[in-house]
Amino acid sequence: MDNLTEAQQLQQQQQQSLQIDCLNENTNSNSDNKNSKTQREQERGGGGEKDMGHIGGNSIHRSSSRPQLDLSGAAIQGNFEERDPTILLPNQSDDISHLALDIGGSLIKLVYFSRHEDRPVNDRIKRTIKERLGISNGSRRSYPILGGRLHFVKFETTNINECLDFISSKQLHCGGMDARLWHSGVSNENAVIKATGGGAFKYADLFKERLGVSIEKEDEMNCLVAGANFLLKAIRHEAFTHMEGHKAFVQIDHNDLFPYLLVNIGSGVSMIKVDGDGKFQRVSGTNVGGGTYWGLGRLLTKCKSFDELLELSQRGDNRTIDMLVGDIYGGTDYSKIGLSASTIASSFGKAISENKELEDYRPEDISLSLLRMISYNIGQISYLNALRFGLKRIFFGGFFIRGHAYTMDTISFAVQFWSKGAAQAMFLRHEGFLGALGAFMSYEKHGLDDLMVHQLVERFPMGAPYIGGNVHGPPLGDLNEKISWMEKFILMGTEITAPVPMSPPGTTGLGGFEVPSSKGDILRSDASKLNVGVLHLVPTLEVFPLLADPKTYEPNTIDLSDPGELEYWFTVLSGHLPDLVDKAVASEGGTDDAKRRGDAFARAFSAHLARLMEEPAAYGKLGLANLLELREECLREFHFFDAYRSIKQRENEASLAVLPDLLMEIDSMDEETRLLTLIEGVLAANIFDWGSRACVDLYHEGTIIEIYKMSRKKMQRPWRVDDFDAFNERVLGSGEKKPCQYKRALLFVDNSGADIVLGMLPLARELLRRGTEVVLVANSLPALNDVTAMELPEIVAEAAKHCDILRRAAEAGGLLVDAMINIQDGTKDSSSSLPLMVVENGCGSPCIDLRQVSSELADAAKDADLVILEGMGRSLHTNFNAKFTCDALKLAMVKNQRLAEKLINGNIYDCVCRFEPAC
Ligand SMILES: Nc1ncnc2c1ncn2[C@@H]1O[C@H](COP(=O)(O)OP(=O)(O)O)[C@@H](O)[C@H]1O
Ligand SMILES: CC(C)(COP(=O)(O)O)[C@@H](O)C(=O)NCCC(=O)O
Ligand SMILES: [Mn+2]
Repeated sequence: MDNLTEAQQLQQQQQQSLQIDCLNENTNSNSDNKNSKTQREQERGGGGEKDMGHIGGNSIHRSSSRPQLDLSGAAIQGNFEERDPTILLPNQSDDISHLALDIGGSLIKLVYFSRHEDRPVNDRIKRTIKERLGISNGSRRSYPILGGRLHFVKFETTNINECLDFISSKQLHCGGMDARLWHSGVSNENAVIKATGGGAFKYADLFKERLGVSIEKEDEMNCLVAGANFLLKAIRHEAFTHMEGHKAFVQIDHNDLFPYLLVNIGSGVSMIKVDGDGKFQRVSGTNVGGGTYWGLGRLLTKCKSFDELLELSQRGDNRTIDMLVGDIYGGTDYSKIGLSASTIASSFGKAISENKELEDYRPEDISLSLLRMISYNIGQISYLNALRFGLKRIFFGGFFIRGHAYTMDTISFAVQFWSKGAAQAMFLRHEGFLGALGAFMSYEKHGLDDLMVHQLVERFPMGAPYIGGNVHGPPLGDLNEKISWMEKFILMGTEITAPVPMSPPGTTGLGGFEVPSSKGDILRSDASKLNVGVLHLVPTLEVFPLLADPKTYEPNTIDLSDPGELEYWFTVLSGHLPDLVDKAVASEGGTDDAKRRGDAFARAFSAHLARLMEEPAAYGKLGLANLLELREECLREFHFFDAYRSIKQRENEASLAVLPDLLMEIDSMDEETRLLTLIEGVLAANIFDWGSRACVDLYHEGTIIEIYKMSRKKMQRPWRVDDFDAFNERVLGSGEKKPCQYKRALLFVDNSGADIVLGMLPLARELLRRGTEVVLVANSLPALNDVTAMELPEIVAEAAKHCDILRRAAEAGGLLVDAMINIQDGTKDSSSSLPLMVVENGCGSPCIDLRQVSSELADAAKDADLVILEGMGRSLHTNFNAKFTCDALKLAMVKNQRLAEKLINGNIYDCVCRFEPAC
C-alpha cells in the first residue's frame, strides 16, 4: 500500500472522468423520447446496461405479470375473409395463464396464474460452469411446473359484471385453452374455466355469453380441501393462532398434518374432517354463518357494506342488548358451573324484556352482539365436531373471518373454552381463497400440487391492495397506472399511508366475554388490506444442501415481532428513504419520469412500513431480512433495477486501480501474516456499504482509498468475535495438526468496489493458491451496492489482468471469454489450474435465506467443504446462527451501533470473524 498517493491521483482522475460520463448520460437520457426509454428498460430487463457475459440473473423473474405471447410465425388459419379468423401461434408452446373461480353466495374469488417468460441466459458461460461443477446435461433436473405468479382477487357476487370486466381486460380467459386456438377477436369457442361454488352452475350461461368460455364445474368440498392442503403444505407462514389479540404463526409439520377439521365460514358454514389429500368427509355444517351476520346485520343496522358493519362492531357494547349471566343472577357469577357474571347467557336476550324498539339500540351494539353470537356458535359447533372425531386441530377459513382480530379471538375463545384447552383454533392467511385455489389445482397439466415450500416466494407489490382486496376502478395494468394510483392515494388522504390500528392486544379481555377495547374506530378498508400477496412460483429454487438442519433453520437473527426492534428498524429504513430515492432517480438519469417513479416508490415503501408497524405479522412472520428485501422488491416494482449502478462502477474502477499494489504487498508476506492480512482486508473493506447510515456519512470525509486505508489501519485484534486462530490452524495446521486442504470453497460475496476487489478476491486467490476450487456466490439481482453474479465476470477479468493466479483460475472456471472459446475448441488444457467460478445465489436482497437458493448454487454446494459468508446482511442479519455440515467462516464489520450492542456486546465498526468447524 505504499503507492497510495499515486493511486489516489488515479482515482481522482477516474472520478472526474466519471462525472463527465454521468453528465453525458443525463443529457442523453433527457433527450430520449419516452417510448424508446421504456423499450430500453424492457430490453434491459432489470440487469446492468450492458451484458457482461453473465451466467445467471434468471432465477428471479422480472417481467410484468401480463401474459406473454410468442407471436413469431403467427399465421391466419382458414378463410382470410372471416371477421375474426383463427390465428395460429406455432411457437407459443405453453399455456400462458390459468384462471379458476369460486363463485359463492356472497363473494367471487378468483385465482389466476401468469407466466413470466424465461429470459435467455448466457448459455456458454453457464454450460462451462456446469461442466466444471460436474453437472452433466443428463442429470439436469426437469421442472414439471412452470415458473410464474399466482394472484388472488375477490369481488362481490352481486357485482359479477365487474368480475367479468376484470377477466376480460386481463384476457385471463384466453390462457386456459390451447394457444393455437387463440382468436384475434378473443372469442374462445373451446376455452374452459374451472369453477366451483354454486355460482359455477348459476352463472355458467353468463360466462358463455360475455366471455365465450365454458365453465367446468368442480366439487366445492373437494376444492376447499385441496386448497387448504396446498396452503398448509406449500406456504411457510400460512396458519396462525389468534388469542387475546396475539397472532402467532404455526409451523406445520407436513408429515403430521392429518387429520384435522376444516371449518369454512362463508355465507354458510361447512365442517370437513380431512384425513389426507382427497380424503375427507363433510361431517357437519351450520346455516348460521357469514351470510347470517351480514344479512341480519344489514337489516338491523342499515349498513351499506360488510366492512361498515364490522367496523361498527368495534365500537359496540353488547351488554346493552345481550342478556348476561349477571343480569339473571343479580350481578353475581354462577360460579358453581363456571359461569362469570359477564358471560353471555342469551344473545339479544335483553331485547325481550325491555320496552324498546330497534331504533332504541345503537347499531354498534347490535353489530357486536350479532358478531359474537355467530362466532361463538361456530366455534362451539366446531369444537363439538372435533370432539366427535378426536381431532385436535381446527383450521378456520372463509371470508367471514376477514382477518378481523376480534372475530378470530372470539372463535379461538370458544374453542379454548369448550375444549378446556385441548383443541386449538387456527386461521389461514388465504382464508377465503381455499375453494378457488382448489379449483385451480384441478387443472391437471400444471403440476402445481408438486410444488414445495422452497419453490414459492410471496411478494407484496403495491398492486396487492387491489389484488388482495376489492377491485376499485379499472385494473392496474401497467406501471403508469400504478404510479397514478399511488399519487391518488396521497391525494385522497390517509387511507393507505397512515397506520390504522386494528383491535390491540387483549381484544376479548377477561375470559373473552368483555367488550372489544379497540382503539381504532375504523376498520382498515379492504383496499389497503395487503395480507395476501402474489405467490411467485420459482421451480428452480432449492434448499441449500449444506444446512445442518433445514427444518429448524431460521434465517433472521432479528425478529421484528418485538415492537422495540420493529420501531428501531422502521425508523432506520424511513431515514434512509430520501437518500435512496435520490440515488434511484439519478440512476435513471434524473428524468421527470424517474422522479415520478421515485416519489411513487417512496410512497409505496412508506405505506408498507406503516402497514407493518401497525400489524407486523400482516405479511407472514417478519424479520429484518424481509424488510430489507421488501425495499429492493419495491424499487424493482417501480422499475428501479439498479439504483447504485454508477456508485458500484466508480468504486470498482477505483479499487481495481490499487489492486496490483495490494497483491504485491500480500505476496511479499509469509504464509501466516498473509492469511491474517487477507482476513483483515475482507473485514476492513466491508466498510463500503451504502446501506448503512453511518458509513454513508463517513464517505463524505474521504475518497474510497483513504477510507479503505483508514479502515485497515484501525483493524486491531482481537476483534470483537475473533476465531481467526482456529481458522488459521485449520488452514495452515499446527504442530500435530495437519493443514486442511479444502476441496471447494463457496464465498458468499457482498459489496462491490473495495469489498469485492480488495477484500474477497485476494482471499479467493489465496484459497486457489492453496489448492482449493473457489466459487464466488453473488446476488442474482442488484441490491444496494452489492455485486451481482452478472457483474462479477467482468470484475474478475479486470483483476486477472494483473494476476496470473486469478487469470488461470478464471480461465479454468470459464469466466474469461477467450478462454471459453478455447475450452470449447478443446485446444487449451486448463486442467492445470483450479477453477474460479461464479454462481448466482437466486436472490436480490442484502440478506440471504438459505432455504431458497438457485439450483446452480445448490449444485455447487454439493462438493464444497468450506462456506464463507461475508457482510452484515448475509452473516449477521441472517445466518448468524446458521449451522452447516461443513466448515463455515462468517466475516463482517458491524456498521450499526445498536446491532453491535445487541449481537456482540460491542460497538459500531467492530468486527466479527466467526469460525465454525463442521458439525
Ligand atoms: N366485502 C364483503 N362483502 C360481502 N361479504 C363479505 C365481505 N367480506 C367478508 N364478507 C363475509 O364473508 C362471507 C362470504 O364468505 P365466502 O368465504 O366468500 O363465502 P361464499 O363462498 O359463500 O361467498 C359473507 O357472508 C360475509 O360474512
Ligand atoms: C443493508 C445492510 C444489511 C448491508 O450491509 P452489508 O451486508 O453490505 O454488510 C446494512 O447496511 C444495514 O443493516 N443497514 C441498515 C442499518 C444502518 O443504517 O445503520
Ligand atoms: Mn452489502
